[in-house]
Amino acid sequence: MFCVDDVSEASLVHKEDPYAAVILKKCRETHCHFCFNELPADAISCASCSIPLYCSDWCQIQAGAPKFDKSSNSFSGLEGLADDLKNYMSDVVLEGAPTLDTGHIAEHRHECHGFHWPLILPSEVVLAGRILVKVIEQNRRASADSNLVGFLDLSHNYLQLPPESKLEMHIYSIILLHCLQHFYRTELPISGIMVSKARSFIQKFFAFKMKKLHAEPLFSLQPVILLSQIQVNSMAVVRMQAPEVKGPIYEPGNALTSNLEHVKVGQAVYVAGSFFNHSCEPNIHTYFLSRTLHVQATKYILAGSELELSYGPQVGQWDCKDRQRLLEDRYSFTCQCTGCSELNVSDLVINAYRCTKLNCLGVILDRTVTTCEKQKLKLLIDAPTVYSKQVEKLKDANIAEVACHVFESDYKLEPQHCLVCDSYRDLEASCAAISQTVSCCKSSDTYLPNRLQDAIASNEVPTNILLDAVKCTDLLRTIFHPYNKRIAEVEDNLAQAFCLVGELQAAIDHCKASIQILEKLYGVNHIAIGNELIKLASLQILVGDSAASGSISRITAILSRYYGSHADEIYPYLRHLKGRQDAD
Ligand SMILES: C[S@@+](CC[C@H](N)C(=O)[O-])C[C@H]1O[C@@H](n2cnc3c(N)ncnc32)[C@H](O)[C@@H]1O
Repeated sequence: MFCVDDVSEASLVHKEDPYAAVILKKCRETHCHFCFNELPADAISCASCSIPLYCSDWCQIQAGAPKFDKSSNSFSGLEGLADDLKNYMSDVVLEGAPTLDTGHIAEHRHECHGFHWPLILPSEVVLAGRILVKVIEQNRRASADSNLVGFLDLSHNYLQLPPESKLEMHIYSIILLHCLQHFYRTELPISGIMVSKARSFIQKFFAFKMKKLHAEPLFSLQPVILLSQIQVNSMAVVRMQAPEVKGPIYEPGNALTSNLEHVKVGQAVYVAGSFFNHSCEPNIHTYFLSRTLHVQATKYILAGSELELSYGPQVGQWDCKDRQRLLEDRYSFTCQCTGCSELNVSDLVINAYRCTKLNCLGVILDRTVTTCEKQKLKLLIDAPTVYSKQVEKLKDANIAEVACHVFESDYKLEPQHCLVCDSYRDLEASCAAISQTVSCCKSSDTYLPNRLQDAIASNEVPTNILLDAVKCTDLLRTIFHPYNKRIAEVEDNLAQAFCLVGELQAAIDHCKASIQILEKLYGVNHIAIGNELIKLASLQILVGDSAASGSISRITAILSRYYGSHADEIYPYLRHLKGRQDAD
């Protein structure tokens, strides 16, 4: 996906409803099966089979579980709605109605009166069923002279999949076809040939003990390809889960210091959304309102540039090798984004060790990180013009501060040696010291960071655990590089712990220490920084620190870059913070 014109930062570049979507198993009792919003106390179920739950009549009807009385040709329970909406619903529900060509095909109808599909089958299989049904229904309604709708033209990773996954997909395809027989026997016949091919695939699978099936040709079973298309292209529909704000945030006990979490509620396929490639340094960001995908530019993007979102991992979150492993395992591709092919400060420092020389900020890397970063250097050296541009960029980015050797003429990048002054660090001894440090404790055998987290979760932090954690952090600082992510994590935990014991100034200091590291890893305007600033602003409000106002302004700017005008809706905290800022 490339942009035709320049795109300004914080603008909405794409909005789309799913081609098909399904609620996740764990949310079946708590979220609407159509829009994925939380269910109200008076949730309604399908009037026919009582299985799916909906938040409103509208969602019930959209999903294909209408309260519709054919004898009277009318809806019941929709008295409050405008006539045009009722008419629209009739059109959607009545077979052959003209508005059906809007693309809306009820997704529950073929599942109704059967088993509880989203409970029993994996989400991808339910999605595959809904997509197959949609294509079939669209073709049933297409007039004789119009073109029939084809299956989705999306990329897939079937050939790269391990034999175990292929086998699973074949088995699920057969199950799915059987499940759909009741409604679509003609369009989805299960022929003898198909079954015998499936059987032979399974026999070969066991005969070769899973070794030789990589080259196995595909047999013509559309659902198998569809399942691998879903694996590569479907998106998790997520909701921000923020701990409840119990009272005024400027009262002790209501500080917003816990982490915000993204909770997956559904899985969906967006046809246009599927054409965005991944980057570990994305320039667009996705969020969901109900089940509608929103794509927002987080940077100024020049005409002709690619719009890239993150499929999960990002620079600042994990180092390059961990990001690449996840993308390879989950999506079967080797990432070629700028984050994975060009040197960046974050990947050098995120897991780095401290130089043994006093006041040297140089990084010391282990062998695995060194290998990955050398790969990037090789790519650059093979392209000299790119390399010289990169060197300039790296100097601008102050990479010299932590690793000036990487762009010296001999491209020196040695594990266990400082990339600024070449001092040596014995990493085996360092790792042993870290293990000893984090497990050291007088009263318990439990790993110290886990004990601190457990204490925070139970809202009670004993003094001995807090003191141990402070000592542990000081020791870690002597071993890890000052920008290492683990330091940021322990500082963040300490901020939460000090807040719980009422030592708010100490909490602020640790919160700031964590943010300073995260800014090095993600960049100052990343959403991860916005989330941390919420904690800081909340603490600053509690102690009456006037710096809170500046923090809230930064939060507002970052959140509007990522969520535009929907920031207030997605972040309920923001209203409380802005309200407090206005009051000051
Ligand atoms: C959701 S699709 C994206 C659209 C796809 N490029 C297309 O033309 O249909 C995901 C697939 O695109 C490719 N892809 C996306 N991002 C990539 C990246 N950063 N590096 C390499 N391949 C990528 C991979 O083949 C991946 O399986």
